[in-house]
Amino acid sequence: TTTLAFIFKEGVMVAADSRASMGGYISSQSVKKIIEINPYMLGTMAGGAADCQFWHRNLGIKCRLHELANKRRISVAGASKLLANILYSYRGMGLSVGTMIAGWDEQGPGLYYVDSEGGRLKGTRFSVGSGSPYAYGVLDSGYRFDLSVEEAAELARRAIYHATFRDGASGGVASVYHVGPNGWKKLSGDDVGELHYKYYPVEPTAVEQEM
Ligand SMILES: CC1=C(C(=O)N[C@H](C)C(=O)N[C@@H](Cc2c[nH]c3ccccc23)C(=O)N[C@@H](CC2CCCCC2)C(=O)[C@H](C)CO)Cc2ccccc21
Repeated sequence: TTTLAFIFKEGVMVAADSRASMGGYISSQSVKKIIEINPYMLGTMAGGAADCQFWHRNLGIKCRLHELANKRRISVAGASKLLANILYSYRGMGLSVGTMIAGWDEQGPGLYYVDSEGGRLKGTRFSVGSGSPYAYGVLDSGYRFDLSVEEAAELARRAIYHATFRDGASGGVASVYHVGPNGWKKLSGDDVGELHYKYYPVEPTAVEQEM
């Protein structure tokens, strides 16, 4: 898996691949790794599929209950704290969850990394999953705070693409979401095979050049 998210001038950009694996077997090329917690908050999933899916659903329920009890949406800090605390309470029992909570609240754009070791980090740029070293290479070299939405989306797309090119556990479709003051919006979903030919256009052969 390769997931990434970064804060920039226009909000938060969030992206992920869609491959699931069981050892060397590719069990799916079309799983959702970006979860819509509410219209202003997204969660990303890496690690054990069942653990990620169960605990993100649990988080969504807790966030909705918080809204009903407090008549206001939960903050990104609050949602990430709920998840970090419940994961910490299962520490050492074998959970495997590496996730980011990205959203927009009264503080503006927010981004937290949370994992099943109980870690919780506020930050402006993260990549999580087996393909993250490759994604960081592209992300760190291209990141600027004042990117436009289009430039930021293209940077996220390229980072996911290059990770799927090198990481056997990443692949399928590169999905890109943008979280702004009015909530999240899915910007694109491209098969990484098609992105390959976008980034490496096939040179016409000598014969074709003749034609
Ligand atoms: C095919 C499939 C699933 C599947 O392949 N499950 C296996 C057992 C699984 O958990 N795979 C993990 C890798 C893994 C296997 N055993 C583990 C034990 C501990 C930790 C990780 C693992 C995976 O693909 N993880 C993805 C993220 C997942 C994908 C599915 C949606 C939720 C996020 C990744 O992190 C990358 C592929 C790198 O592992 C789960 C699922 C849910 C809904 C629809 C399809 C599937």
